[in-house]
Amino acid sequence: MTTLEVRGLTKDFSLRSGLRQSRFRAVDDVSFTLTPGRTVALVGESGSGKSTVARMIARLERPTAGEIVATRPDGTRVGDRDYRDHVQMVFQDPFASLNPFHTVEHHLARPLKLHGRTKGREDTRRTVEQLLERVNLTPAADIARRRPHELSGGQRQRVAIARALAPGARVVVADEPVSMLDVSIRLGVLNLLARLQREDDLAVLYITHDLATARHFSDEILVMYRGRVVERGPADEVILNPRHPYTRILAAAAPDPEARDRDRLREALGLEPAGGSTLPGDDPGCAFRDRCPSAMEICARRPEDVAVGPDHHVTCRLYPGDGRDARPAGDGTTAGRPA
Ligand SMILES: Nc1ncnc2c1ncn2[C@@H]1O[C@H](COP(=O)(O)OP(=O)(O)OP(=O)(O)O)[C@@H](O)[C@H]1O
Repeated sequence: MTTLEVRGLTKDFSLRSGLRQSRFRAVDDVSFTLTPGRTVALVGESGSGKSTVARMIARLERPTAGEIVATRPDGTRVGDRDYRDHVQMVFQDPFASLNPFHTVEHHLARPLKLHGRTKGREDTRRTVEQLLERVNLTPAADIARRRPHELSGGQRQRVAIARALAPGARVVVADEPVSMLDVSIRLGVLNLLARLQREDDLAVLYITHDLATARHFSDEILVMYRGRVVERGPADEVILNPRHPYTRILAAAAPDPEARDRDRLREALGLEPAGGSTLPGDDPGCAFRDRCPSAMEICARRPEDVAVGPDHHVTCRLYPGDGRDARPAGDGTTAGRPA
């Protein structure tokens, strides 16, 4: 079992426009812990920095600051070599993540051999079939011979999940794992991930736009806005009793995750997809204040993390830190609150 701790994770990107070069902060001081058997959901609209967090955990991007530490139950740190076995990704687009020229068997056999998990051809073949059976792809021998284009989208994503398990994953980062799949099969794939998580005691980071599945499939939810975590807490608490004005608007737009609702959300917020702040460090204030129905002068100063309930934290000046709201309810801050 592996615990993954993310501490103060920060990512700046360089942007070039003509001769001018600027930097902007896509992820700003994000911290959380993934523990075996639990799911943390990272939610937020497009551009809030969720995938950049995932890519840093998968070591596809190097953090500008902060660290990512994987630890075994005995407290020893997982070294670089083992990290790649322990921490596996499931991406949004299963077609892009599978090679069209290779069979399913090839996709699964490769990590097994690479990580020394099987001995000889027969052992590899049997283990590939067992992996396919675990993700409900049967008859396994038949599926193993197929190429990605001979499978449906849902089947391809199941292959991608089996491939994540092949090296002996302990931590799975699932970045929008069902958003490209037909609505009718999404729950099946998410239920599969949940079962595998229970069976293997996996630590899971589930990245999604969809608050309904975030609530159903995760223990804790972190809400990101412009690179920062603005609210975090037990899944039910965050969705049923959202405290940050941004989470309230998200929750109000939530019932279905389709594009129509994203448009509604954009309309509600009056915004384009969020990006990070263009001048990291130069704008210390709350990133949401330009769009916040409850913005106050003090929001120009960076808000602190405040506890608003057991394990429920919010980064907002409306909350003075002693559990009382700074303003009475009904002043507009509850506008987006679900009934
Ligand atoms: N390599 C890069 N170079 C420059 N900017 C980048 C790079 N990768 C991401 N960004 C920017 O960083 C911000 C965060 O992007 P990210 O993909 O992490 O957001 P997201 O919340 O995952 O969005 P989505 O749900 O659309 O994937 C965006 O403004 C994006 O344009």
